[in-house]
Amino acid sequence: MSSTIETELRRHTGVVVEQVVRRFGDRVVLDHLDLTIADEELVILLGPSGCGKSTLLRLLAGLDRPDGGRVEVPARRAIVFQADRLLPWQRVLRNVTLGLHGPDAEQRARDVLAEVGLAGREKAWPKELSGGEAQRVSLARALVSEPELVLLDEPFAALDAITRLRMHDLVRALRTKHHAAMLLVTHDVDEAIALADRIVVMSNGRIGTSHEVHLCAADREGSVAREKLRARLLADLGLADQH
Ligand SMILES: Nc1ncnc2c1ncn2[C@@H]1O[C@H](COP(=O)(O)OP(=O)(O)OP(=O)(O)O)[C@@H](O)[C@H]1O
Repeated sequence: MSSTIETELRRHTGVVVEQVVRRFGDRVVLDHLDLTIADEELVILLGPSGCGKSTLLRLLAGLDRPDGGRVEVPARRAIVFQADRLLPWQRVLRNVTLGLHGPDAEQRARDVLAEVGLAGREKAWPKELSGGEAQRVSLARALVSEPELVLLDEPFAALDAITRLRMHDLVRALRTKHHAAMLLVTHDVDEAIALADRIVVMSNGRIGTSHEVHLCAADREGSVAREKLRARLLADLGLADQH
């Protein structure tokens, strides 16, 4: 097999969504939607409220089934929600080790908690954590099983702006370490530009447009290319006149 073909095959072993349909009653929420995500690619899903972003994520997580079409996902996957969903009666460490097996489970949980900046907080109760810390625990819980795909449904939407920026730095650092593909849903165009390899915009139940992001770290903060991309995304979202 030539290396080009091998590379192509590897690119498409991540996620394949083909002609997926999901209806609720008469309402067609996903209408023959296609999407592929390459291994280790970070794709941001943007779209107006109610367009079906969470519905798509739930299908990829295996929490729901399509009415038509095909969904192919890696076996090891994890999902992070907007609200942290930690078990309030379990300490931080136990929240991360839940569902893990093997003698090294606790050590792995400690290691991932250290990676998200929570070394020393293993014994804390969820109610003792700030919003940002609780989402760090959620990220640790998602990553501890070394998933090939991490699904994030508006994970930072409830956090203040500064904490959100810190979380972006954290996601960038975790990516280089964990090599998982990620699909992150957000309403926030700036969050999308800060993090994405590719930004896909949903409209009418499908992926309307797809933008590869080829900005270096400095250009993501402020550059002509960034502003052009931002304007295109706002136009895709039908928000061009408001900005
Ligand atoms: N289980 C369900 N039963 C009936 N309707 C549903 C169900 N789940 C989602 N819907 C409907 O499907 C549509 C898409 O919902 P979804 O939560 O996927 O949107 P979203 O893009 O994630 O929105 P938001 O950005 O506001 O979170 C909405 O109109 C919603 O009411």
